[in-house]
Amino acid sequence: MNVLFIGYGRMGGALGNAWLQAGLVNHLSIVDPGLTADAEQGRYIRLEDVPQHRAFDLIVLAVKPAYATAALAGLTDHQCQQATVVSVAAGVTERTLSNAVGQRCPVVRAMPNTPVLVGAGCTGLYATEHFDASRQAVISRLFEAVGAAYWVSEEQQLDAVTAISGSGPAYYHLFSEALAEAGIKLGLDPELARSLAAQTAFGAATLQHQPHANFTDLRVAVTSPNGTTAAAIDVFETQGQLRALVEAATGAAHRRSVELSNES
Ligand SMILES: NC(=O)C1=CN([C@@H]2O[C@H](COP(=O)(O)OP(=O)(O)OC[C@H]3O[C@@H](n4cnc5c(N)ncnc54)[C@H](O)[C@@H]3O)[C@@H](O)[C@H]2O)C=CC1
Ligand SMILES: O=C(O)[C@@H]1CCC=N1
Repeated sequence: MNVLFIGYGRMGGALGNAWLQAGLVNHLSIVDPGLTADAEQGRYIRLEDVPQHRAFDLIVLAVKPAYATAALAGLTDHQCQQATVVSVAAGVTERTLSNAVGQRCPVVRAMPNTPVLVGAGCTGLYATEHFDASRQAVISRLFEAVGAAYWVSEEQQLDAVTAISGSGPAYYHLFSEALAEAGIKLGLDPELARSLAAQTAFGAATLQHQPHANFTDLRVAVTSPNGTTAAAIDVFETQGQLRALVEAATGAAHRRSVELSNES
């Protein structure tokens, strides 16, 4: 598969490197003004530098949302005639992106997350109902190579996917930061506190990932009546109103995603 990346930062780079390593992509071209030009390696600063008659099977748009439409504007007919465009830009709608490519090729929206870096990503995918089934299978295979992939039937659902799994790794990292800091305050060495937080997150996530895992049962299994966990959970639930806080935080992320869609 012949792939062009427009934007090769954290998300673009993670996807491109993973697909190359998995052998899913034979030839990668990259446009990114942040790179050093090396046309031999298929790396270009500007879209205008990419050979105009080269055809791509896949064009991945991985720039910040504000630059998304402008970044697609210079594609030639040859470059997009057989391509599927996959955009990971948060909140930039399928209609906006289709207009930006002059309706010359189909557009898929993807909302991955940073664990794609370690093959444990979670990606929400959306295409219109007219999208070709064989192309859909190809896109599924690409994102399943870097974790789990789920198609949503309504584009608006991607705003919720963004709020839960797109931004979600940052929530868990924030919790780990807080847990490690609390460990230090309780007298642990910083390195040990960090290791305890990371290994506990890994273990809890692995348990949650078991077939038929039930989050409530897993929590209850740790929580002895009147024990240490119960003391902590009481603070999270009663004093901290954790569930209301999570609802408010994800609501804010969701609203921001909707705002970006309206701005695009
Ligand atoms: N980082 C994350 O966790 C996630 C990010 N996304 C989306 O991925 C997109 C990229 O985000 P990151 O990779 O985190 O940002 P980033 O800043 O690491 O990468 C963006 C890249 O785009 C390049 N760029 C800027 N203008 C360009 C242009 N006109 N043509 C080509 N390249 C250009 C920049 O030099 C940079 O390397 C955003 O739209 C974001 O919404 C989606 C899901 C998760
Ligand atoms: O924060 C953001 O806007 C992007 C989208 C999801 C994760 N990072």
